[in-house]
Amino acid sequence: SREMTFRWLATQFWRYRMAVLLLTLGVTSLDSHVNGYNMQMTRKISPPVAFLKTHKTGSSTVQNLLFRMGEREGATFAFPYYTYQFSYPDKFRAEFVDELPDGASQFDIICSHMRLDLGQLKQVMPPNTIYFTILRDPLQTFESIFSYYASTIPAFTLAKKAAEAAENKSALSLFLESPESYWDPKEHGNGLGKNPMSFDLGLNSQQWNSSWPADLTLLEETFQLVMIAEHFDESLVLLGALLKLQPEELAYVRLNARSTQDVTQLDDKIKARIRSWNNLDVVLYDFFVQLFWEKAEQYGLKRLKMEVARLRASTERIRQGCVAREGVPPGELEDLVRPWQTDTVTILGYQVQGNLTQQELGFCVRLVLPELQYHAHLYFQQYGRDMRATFRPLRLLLEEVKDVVCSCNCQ
Ligand SMILES: Nc1ncnc2c1ncn2[C@@H]1O[C@H](COP(=O)(O)OS(=O)(=O)O)[C@@H](OP(=O)(O)O)[C@H]1O
Repeated sequence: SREMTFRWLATQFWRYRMAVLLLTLGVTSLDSHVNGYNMQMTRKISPPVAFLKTHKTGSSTVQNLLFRMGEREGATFAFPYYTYQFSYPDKFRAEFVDELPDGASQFDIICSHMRLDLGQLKQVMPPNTIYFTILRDPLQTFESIFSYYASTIPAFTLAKKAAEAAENKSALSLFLESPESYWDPKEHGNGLGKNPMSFDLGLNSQQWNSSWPADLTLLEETFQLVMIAEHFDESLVLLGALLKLQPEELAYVRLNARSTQDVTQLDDKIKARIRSWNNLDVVLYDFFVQLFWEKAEQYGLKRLKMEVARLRASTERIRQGCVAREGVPPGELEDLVRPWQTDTVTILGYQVQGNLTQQELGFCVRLVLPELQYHAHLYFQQYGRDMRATFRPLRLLLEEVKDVVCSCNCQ
C-alpha cells in the first residue's frame, strides 16, 4: 500500500500537468489532423465494454486505446473507488467501483486492473457488454512479471535476496530451482507469483482442480475475444470488428516496454522450469490461442491479412506524425509522459513531435500517455475531483461519520 500511495501522489502531479496541457486546450473531442491525416471522428455510442486488464501482457497498450475511445465518445468509466486498480489482488467486488457520475445512466467502459469475479462484474456492467481480455506467452509474461515485481511480490523478493548472497546466479534462476521454497500460497501478495494470467482471470491459480474445465468454458462463453499479444495486430483487427472501430482509431504505440537490458534471455532449462511452474497458464494460453485462430478463420484469414496491412499502414503514418523518439529512458522524458518505474526495471517511453498544432498535440500526447497519468486525467474529468489515495482505515471512516452526525444533531 506504500507503493500505491506513492503512485497516487505521483498521479496528483500528473493531473495538474494534464489539466494545463490538455483540458485548457479544449481537445477533449479529438477532431484532429495528424500530419495531414484526417482524424475527423463522429460521435458514436459503442456497446459497453469490459476489458480484463491482465498483468504484463500488453494490456496497457489496449487500455490506452479504450481510454482514447471512451474520451472521444464521452463514455462513462467504471473507475476503482480507490486508486487506479480494483483493490488488487482481492477478487473484484461491485462495491469497489466508484459511484455513477451525475447524469449517467450506466457504465460504458471498465478497463482497470482487477482479479476477475464474473458474477460481481456483471452486476456493474449492462447486459449487452462486450467482454474481452489479452493473454501473452506464459514464458514472456512470467519473465516480465518477475523482473517488474522483484521487489513487490514477497516470493520474488526472497529469491532476490538469496541471489544477492549467491554468486553467479540470477534471482530468476534461483527462484525457479525451487520455487516452492520461496512461494507461500497463503501470502496475500504472492498471487501473481504463479500462473499470473489464471490468477487475474479469477481461476484457481495454485493448482488444477475439478472446477477448471467448467471455469474455462464459462470464460470461453463470456469473453467474445481473447487477444493474443504475439498476434497483437491480428487481435486488434478482430477487436476493431467487434467494437466497430476504424483502422485509424486502432492506432497505438507499444506502452510499458522494458529496456532490453532488463529482459533476461531464457535458455531451454529456464524455459522448461517457467512452463512447469506456470503449467495452468500454459493450458490457459494454449486453449485461447486455438480459439483465437478459430475466430480468425470465421472472420476470414485472407480478409484478416488485408486488414492487418491496412492497420499497420495507418498506424505507421500516425506514429510518424506523433512520435519524435521512441524507447526513451525515463530521465529524458517530461513528467507528463514518463511511465511508472519500479526499482528493478527501466520502463521506456516516447517523446512527441515538437512541431504540432495544439489539436495534434492533444491527440499525440494521449497516444503515448502512460496508464497512471491517463487514468488520473479521466477520473478528474469524470468526477471533477482527484482519485482517492488508498483504503481509509475503518477508524477514520467512523470518525468522519461521527463528525457528520454530530454536526447535524449534537448541539
Ligand atoms: N503491442 C504489444 N505487443 C506485444 N507486447 C506488448 C505490446 N505492448 C506492450 N507489450 C509488452 O507488454 C508488457 C507490458 O504489459 P502491461 O502493459 O500489461 O503491464 S502492466 O501489468 O499493466 O504493468 C511489456 O513487456 P516487457 O517489455 O517484456 O516487460 C511490453 O513490452
